[in-house]
Amino acid sequence: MSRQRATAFVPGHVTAFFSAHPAARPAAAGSRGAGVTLTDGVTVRVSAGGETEAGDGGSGARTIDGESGTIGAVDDALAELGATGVDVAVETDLPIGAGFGVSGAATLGAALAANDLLDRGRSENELVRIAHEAEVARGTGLGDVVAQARGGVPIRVEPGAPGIGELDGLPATARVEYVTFGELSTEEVLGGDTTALSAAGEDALDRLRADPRLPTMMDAARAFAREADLLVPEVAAAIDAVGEAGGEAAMAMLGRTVFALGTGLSDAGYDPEVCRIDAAGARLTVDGQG
Ligand SMILES: Nc1ncnc2c1ncn2[C@@H]1O[C@H](COP(=O)(O)OP(=O)(O)OP(=O)(O)O)[C@@H](O)[C@H]1O
Ligand SMILES: CC(C)(CO)[C@@H](O)C(=O)[O-]
Repeated sequence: MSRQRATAFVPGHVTAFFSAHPAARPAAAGSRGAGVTLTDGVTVRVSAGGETEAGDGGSGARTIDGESGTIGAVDDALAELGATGVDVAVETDLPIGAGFGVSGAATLGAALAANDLLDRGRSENELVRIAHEAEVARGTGLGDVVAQARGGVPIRVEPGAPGIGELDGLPATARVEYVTFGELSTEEVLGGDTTALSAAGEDALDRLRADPRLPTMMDAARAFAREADLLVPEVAAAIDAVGEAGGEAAMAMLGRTVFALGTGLSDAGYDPEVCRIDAAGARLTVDGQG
């Protein structure tokens, strides 16, 4: 009897700053920028209901945290793998649409798990490309998937899927705290004029590459949020409060979310969620184990 279920864990990804690089081919489109991947992330369970030769014999059920619901890019990636019939359960403690790249994580997790369950024989780079293309085509992200595949503190040096884009990273680990005040539509921001935003993102990337350290990334992120005109009042107030308490905080792109290093938000009197920088990147897991 073949196995009935495969599970993947994909870290959340908070973008600190970015520039948008659209292209006709989704594999070539993406973003340049930097951010942190998180030990808080998305678990995706893919299962096939019965023992079918074709192997994708679930009922096509889609749930998010136990409720019926779907993420467009997940379905597109599964279609690319000939796996639309599988059941997909997405579980996360992260808020959706608040700058944690949940859609990218769910899509990459579904691709990894479906490939495993149905023995599709795709390589990691191929699965990352499939998830990246699906996410970009849906307009829900540009650089989250490649960053989440890598883990750590990814720097997107050149945009695009594996083989086209280029990644580097900050060799760093840290406790990360975050507070969310609500959603900010990625589709809306990416669908608007991104000229000023991208110019600010390029400046921030130049600064970080000249001094690849976490505090420089946080400072460049604060300048980016101001220059790109993305700051919202609650986020600006929290960033200031952390700074006054001697810490490092910035806004998560794209959400009404503040993330801080160490105990930055706690020290400033907030009651944050706490995790760490994820060391490993997207991976298949044995059920219940990270
Ligand atoms: N409860 C929900 N709230 C928000 N979006 C949802 C929900 N359920 C499903 N979705 C779908 O999930 C996707 C969320 O994509 P979006 O890019 O806004 O969020 P994200 O990936 O979590 O964060 P971000 O891009 O801000 O880092 C959309 O395609 C949306 O239709
Ligand atoms: C566009 C984006 C900020 C949305 O989360 C992210 O995908 C990124 O950094 O490319």
